[in-house]
Amino acid sequence: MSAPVLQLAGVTRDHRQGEATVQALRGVDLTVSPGELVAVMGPSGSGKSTLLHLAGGLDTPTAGRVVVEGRDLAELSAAQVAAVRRRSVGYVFQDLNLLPSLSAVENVALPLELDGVRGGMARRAAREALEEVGVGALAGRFPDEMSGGQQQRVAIARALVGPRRLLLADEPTGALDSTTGEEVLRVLRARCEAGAAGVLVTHEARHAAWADRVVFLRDGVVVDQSGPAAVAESLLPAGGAG
Ligand SMILES: Nc1ncnc2c1ncn2[C@@H]1O[C@H](COP(=O)(O)OP(=O)(O)OP(=O)(O)O)[C@@H](O)[C@H]1O
Repeated sequence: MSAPVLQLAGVTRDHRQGEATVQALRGVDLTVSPGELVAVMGPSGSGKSTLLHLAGGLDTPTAGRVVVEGRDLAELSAAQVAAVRRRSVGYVFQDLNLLPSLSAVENVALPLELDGVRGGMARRAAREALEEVGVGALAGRFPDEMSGGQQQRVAIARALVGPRRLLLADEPTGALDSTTGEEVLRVLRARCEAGAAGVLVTHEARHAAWADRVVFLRDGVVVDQSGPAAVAESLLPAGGAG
C-alpha cells in the first residue's frame, strides 16, 4: 500500500478565548492515502476548519503530530513548512482572495512563479488548470470582470495548479450553482483518482457522497467514520452523485 499523504496523530488544538480555553480538536487521528477523498462533516464549531488549517500547515497543534508526505511539520523550519504549503498542498478557502490587479491566468500562475517556475511554463500550467475547471476562456479577465462563481472556479484552479498531492477544500462549492459545484467536486475527485489525497469539509450530504469516507466531528472529537458502502447508504439521495 502507498505511504499516506496526510497523517494526523493524536492532534489536539487549544484556543484561548479570554480566560477560557476552547479545545477545537481533541486527540484526532486521521490518515489519508493517495487516491482517497475524505469528507469531514460536523456541526458548526466542531473543529472542521481547525483540522484543515492544521493539515495545511497554516496552524500548529497544541499536541500530536501532523505529517505531510512523510514529513512531520513540527520538525521543519518555517521556510520548509512554507515550501510544503506551496508545493504539496492545494488549499481551497471559503474566502476567494484573488488578487484584483492580476488576470485569472496570472492569479493561477502566481503560486508556481513564487516557487521558481519560469513564467511561460507557469502560465501554461495555469491555463490547463483553468481549462480543468471550465473557465479556460476567461484567462485574460480580471476578478472584477467575472461573476462570483467564475471567481471561485479561478480560485479552485489556483489551488489545484501544478502537481499537488494534498488537496484541502473548505466548502469549495459555496458561491457556485449546483451544476458548477458538482463539476468542481468532479475535478477534485479526478485529481484524487490520479493519485492526490483530498480532504473536503462540507455541510452537505450530497457533496460528502463524492468521498470514499466520511469523518464526523463533534466538539473536536471524531465520533464516527463511514466507509464507502455506509456513505452510499446513508448519504446518497435517490439517483446518486455519479
Ligand atoms: N483563532 C481562534 N481563537 C479562538 N477560538 C477559536 C479560533 N479558531 C477556532 N476557534 C474555536 O474552536 C472551535 C472550532 O472552530 P472551527 O472553526 O474549527 O469549527 P468549524 O467546525 O469549522 O465551524 P464552522 O462549520 O462554523 O465553520 C470553535 O469553538 C471556535 O470558536
